[in-house]
Amino acid sequence: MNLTATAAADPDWILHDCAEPDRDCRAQALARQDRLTKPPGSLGALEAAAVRLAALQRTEQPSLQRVWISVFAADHGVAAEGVSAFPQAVTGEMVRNFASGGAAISVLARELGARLDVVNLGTVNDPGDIPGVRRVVLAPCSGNVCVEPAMSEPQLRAALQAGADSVRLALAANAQLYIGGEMGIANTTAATALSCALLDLAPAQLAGAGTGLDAAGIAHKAAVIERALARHADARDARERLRCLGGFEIAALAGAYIAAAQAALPVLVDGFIATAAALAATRLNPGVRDWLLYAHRSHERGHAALLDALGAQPLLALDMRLGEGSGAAVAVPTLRLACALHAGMATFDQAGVSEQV
Ligand SMILES: O=C(O)c1ccc[n+]([C@@H]2O[C@H](COP(=O)([O-])O)[C@@H](O)[C@H]2O)c1
Ligand SMILES: Cc1cc2nc[nH]c2cc1C
Repeated sequence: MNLTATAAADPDWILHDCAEPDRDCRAQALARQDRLTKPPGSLGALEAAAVRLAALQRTEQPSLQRVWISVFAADHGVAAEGVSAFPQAVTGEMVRNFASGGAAISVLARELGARLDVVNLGTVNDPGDIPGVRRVVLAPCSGNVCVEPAMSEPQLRAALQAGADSVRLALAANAQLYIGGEMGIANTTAATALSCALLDLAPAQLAGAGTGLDAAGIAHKAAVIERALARHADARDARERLRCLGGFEIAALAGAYIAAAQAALPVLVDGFIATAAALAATRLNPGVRDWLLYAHRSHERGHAALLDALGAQPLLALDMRLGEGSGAAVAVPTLRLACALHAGMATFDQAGVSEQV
C-alpha cells in the first residue's frame, strides 16, 4: 500500500475549510422561484433543490448534465461473524459485474449519461486487474471489528485519500454533481456500529436486514455490533471511531464528501451506508454539511434515524436498499427536472399571469 503524495504531504487535509455556498446566487434563485408562474412553494422540495444547487454551483441556472459516480468496493472482516445473508465472495464478483456493465448502477449510469468509476479497495475474492476497475487495494479486507480495529491509521489515511482522488477525477471531468456508491458484504454491520458510536444509540435501535436477514439474523447482528462497540469503547472521537468501526469504502466515501465540499462540488448521498459515511464526514469537518443533498430514504431500518440526525430531507422513498449509488442515481432525473423548471418556466410578468392578491 502506498500513500499518495497529497496524503503524505498533508495528513490533516480533511480538516481544511470547506467552500462556502454562494449567498447571492441563493438569494437570486429564491427570488426567481417566487416570480415563476405557480403559487409560491407549490413545487415543494424541487424549489428547495434548485435554490440549493444554484448556491452550490454558484450560478443562476444550475444544471446536472455531467454527473460523476464513484463506487467503492471493499470487504469486511466482520463478515466472519455471520452478519450478512450473502457470502463474502459476492463483493469481488460484483466488482466484475460493475465493470462489465451488468450491475444496477452500470445500467443507471448509462441511462443518465454519467461517468462510472469503480474502485476496488480490497476484496477477498479479488477479480484482479480488469478493465474498468481502479485498484487501490489496502488489504484483502478490513479487520473484524469485534476483535480488532477495522483499519490501521495508514489504511484509514489511504482510504480517505482514495475518496479525495475520486473527487479529483470528477473535477477533471468537469462534473457538476458527485455520487459515491459502495459495495461490501457485511458493510451494514460496520455502518451501523459506526453510527451507533457517533449517535450514542443502541444497536437494537439501528440494526436492520441489510441484504436480507430475518428477525433472528438481525438480533444476532445487533449482538455482534454490541461486541464491536464494547471492544472499541475507548475510541472517543469521530476519526478514531471511523478507523475502528468503519471500513475502507466507508472511509473513502467520507474522504470523498470532505474533498468535494472543499472543492465546491455538490454531492448527492445514497442510502444507509453512504449516509453513515456522511455522518462521519460531518463530524470530521462540519463544513461538509452544506454540500450534501440526500437522494432517498432506504428501506434499511436505521436509515431514518441517520437522516434525522443529519437534518436531511431526502427526495425519494422507494423502499430501495441496494447501495452502489443506485438510490442517488435514481434521484438525478428529479433534480434535473428541478433545474429545468427553474430555468425554463415563465415568470408572472413574462406570461401575463396575475399574481397572488
Ligand atoms: O444503501 C442501502 O441503504 C443498503 C441497505 C442494505 C444493503 N445495502 C447493500 O448490501 C450490502 C451490505 O449488506 P449486508 O447485509 O451484507 O451488510 C452492501 O453491498 C450494500 O451496498 C445497501
Ligand atoms: C448481489 C448483490 C448486489 C449488491 N450491490 C450492492 N450490494 C449488493 C449485495 C448483493 C448480495
